[in-house]
Amino acid sequence: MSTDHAFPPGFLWGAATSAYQIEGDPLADGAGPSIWHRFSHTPGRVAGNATGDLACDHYHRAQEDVALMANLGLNAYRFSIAWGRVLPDGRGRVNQRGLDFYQRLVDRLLEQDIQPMITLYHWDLPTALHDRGGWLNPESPAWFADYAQVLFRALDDRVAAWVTINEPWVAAVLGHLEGVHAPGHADAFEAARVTHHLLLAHAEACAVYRAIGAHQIGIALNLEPQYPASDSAADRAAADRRDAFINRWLLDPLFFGRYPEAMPAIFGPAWPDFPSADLERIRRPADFIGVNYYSRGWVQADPSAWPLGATRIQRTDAPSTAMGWEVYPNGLTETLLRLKTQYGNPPAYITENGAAFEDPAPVEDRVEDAHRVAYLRDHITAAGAALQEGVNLRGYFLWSLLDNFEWAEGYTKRFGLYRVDPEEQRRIPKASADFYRKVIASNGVGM
Ligand SMILES: CO[C@H](O)c1c[n+]2c([nH]1)[C@H](O)[C@@H](O)[C@H](O)[C@H]2CO
Repeated sequence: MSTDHAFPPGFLWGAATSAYQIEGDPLADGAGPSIWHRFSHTPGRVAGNATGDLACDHYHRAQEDVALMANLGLNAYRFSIAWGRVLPDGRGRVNQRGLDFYQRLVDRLLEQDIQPMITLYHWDLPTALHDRGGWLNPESPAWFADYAQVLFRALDDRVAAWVTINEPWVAAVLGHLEGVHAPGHADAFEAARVTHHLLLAHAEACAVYRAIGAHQIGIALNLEPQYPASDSAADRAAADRRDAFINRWLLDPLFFGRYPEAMPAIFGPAWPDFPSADLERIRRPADFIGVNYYSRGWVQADPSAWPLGATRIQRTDAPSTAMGWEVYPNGLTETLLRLKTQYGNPPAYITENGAAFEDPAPVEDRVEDAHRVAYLRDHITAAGAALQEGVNLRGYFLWSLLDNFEWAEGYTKRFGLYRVDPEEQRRIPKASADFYRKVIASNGVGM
């Protein structure tokens, strides 16, 4: 097998970001606050009590950042829209100045032949809707569909692909079960219903798009292959449960119109009896699947670990990133192949892949991030290997363009191709930016 993974002509080479993580100035020009604005301003919730008030100041530096993207040679850029900038109350009144920011951004990208891929929801629900029950409210799918329609009508003439929701699993589990993300709830009876409403919201937005849209729409899932820490029956069963909990909980309803049988056992009484009509509506309304891949799970049975009776353990004999995630490129190939062999080989994009490392300090305005270069080389090679096995892969979006607000970790974890320190707001290139520029120019990873 050739080691120089040339990718097909027209393959998308992008970078990915999200609104709350890079824009800053979240209440500018009439915008309404989000649950992440409220959460990050709650002392003790985010490392260093950091907030997205400044972040990468992208709201005021978008033109400079689009120039960086053009200099990299990106042919695509994935970003999210802050719901509260467009609909400050979450519903009804459109804030034209907020919408204008995104109109200008899209036009600037197109001027540089960079295709926009827009994520409608990357976790920043308007507080006005959260205060009406948020994603627990059965009306939330309709709220989302109305918001999506405003954006489709305003931008679909210039947008190649839409992602409805980024990682419903993270929004539901970290935000409503573990309480470590906004809105900070830790309630076993919330996660299953929030996930269900997020999937219904995805389906309702797709239905609206079918009526008025002209391009592609999909969803982005965090997919993490699970491996047993030993060959014991207990560890193998634990890995299967964690696979259902992280991967199949979302994949199966989207592709098969049913939740995995393991879910009621995992959640017990916290698992509602969802109407089959809902599941039919959720099934197969999208044009592509977005894969956010970072690492794999190395799983050990642990009866004390609710709700799975399984824990992801840190391997001491394998390299890991600053997030404590094992570096395992083969997991990307295996995840993509699974979509081919088990889910009908749908059109797919790698909508996120990247790594945080303890980058060295800049020297003469450059950061030598050799670890990140190696991570990206190995994972882009792994993506190429999946393509050679016939996976229907259409593009790769690197997480992330800029060091940014890493949710509960604040600014302590750096994923960017460009170093950004909020107090300075310079974009300092890293060696990984030069590496990615070469990958794009050669449409593949030369060994
Ligand atoms: C297990 O990682 C998840 O798939 C994941 C990792 N990440 C994400 N999801 C989010 O989509 C981004 O907003 C994060 O900044 C990024 C880096 O942490």
